[in-house]
Amino acid sequence: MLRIAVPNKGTLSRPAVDMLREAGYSQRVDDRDLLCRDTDNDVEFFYLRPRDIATYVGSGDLDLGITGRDLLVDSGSEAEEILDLGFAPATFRFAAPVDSLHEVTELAGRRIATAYPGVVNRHLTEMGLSAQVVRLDGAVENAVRLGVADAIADVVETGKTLRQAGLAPLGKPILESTAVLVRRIGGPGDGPTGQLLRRLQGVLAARRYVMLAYDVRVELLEAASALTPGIESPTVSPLHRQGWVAVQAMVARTGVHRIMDELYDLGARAILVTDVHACRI
Ligand SMILES: Nc1ncnc2c1ncn2[C@@H]1O[C@H](COP(=O)(O)OP(=O)(O)OP(=O)(O)O)[C@@H](O)[C@H]1O
Ligand SMILES: O=P(O)(O)OC[C@H]1O[C@H](OP(=O)(O)OP(=O)(O)O)[C@H](O)[C@@H]1O
Ligand SMILES: [Mg+2]
Repeated sequence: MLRIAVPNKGTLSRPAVDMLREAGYSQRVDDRDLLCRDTDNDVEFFYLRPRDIATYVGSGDLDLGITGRDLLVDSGSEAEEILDLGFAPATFRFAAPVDSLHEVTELAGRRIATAYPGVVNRHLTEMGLSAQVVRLDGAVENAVRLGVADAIADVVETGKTLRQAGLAPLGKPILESTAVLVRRIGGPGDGPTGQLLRRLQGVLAARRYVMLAYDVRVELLEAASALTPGIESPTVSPLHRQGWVAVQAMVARTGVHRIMDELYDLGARAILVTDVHACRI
């Protein structure tokens, strides 16, 4: 039975559970449940603190896990990312009081507060900078005004928390994070893991694409296909009406209205868009 770690709370929890449900797995119904066995799919889900997930997977005690890329890096465990799940996007970056520090190199010898010491120490080493990392649990934006640190390194989503604390980003982002699926380094990618991967990839594709269908005159088929090449190739079926064909192709959800306008201008008619609920590409 495949054993999978799922965030039990925080930013990653709800979208991770939603994605697993969309992929056809049973999920816990009560937030207090820390285990859910899906016997139909031969999978067990363990609900864990997102910060601990890479540790369980890296040690081989669990087969796979959903966590944040920044949390994976911070853990320093023997786990690797095998699929970008796209949700919970954020950057991880240094910040300092507005008009205090202007270059990342000015962090040398300073105190940097963070809840992600693994990410920060690794980055400082890569840059050849030596600074004192002050490890805090959260609300690190307060550390500077309370005198505990000169700068911080933290997750930035909208940037509102930084601004409200009188801080400004310093230098380029240290990393771009999203939710990721992880396995033990070099672990299997086929068998039950492969099946779970294909299901999650199916959810990502179903969210990203819509199915576009339209009718077009045969002599315009090449021009219309160029607008809707599909993933492999568009499906073309004869229509009862002479000289016309029906075309079906997957297209990216973003930009579908522009393509519909262009198809209409070309002469296509009966242009329909439908959602994809599940797929294996
Ligand atoms: N606005 C955000 N705040 C915090 N984490 C975020 C945000 N947006 C995305 N994330 C990502 O969520 C993960 C952190 O989740 P985690 O549950 O540890 O913290 P949290 O959502 O802030 O919850 P808590 O602070 O209650 O522990 C990281 O991968 C982080 O990049
Ligand atoms: O850029 P923003 O949209 O403002 O979001 C980023 C903020 O959100 C998180 O804090 P959270 O509310 O989780 O509190 P915490 O620091 O106690 O974890 C994170 O640690 C930042 O402080
Ligand atoms: Mg938080």
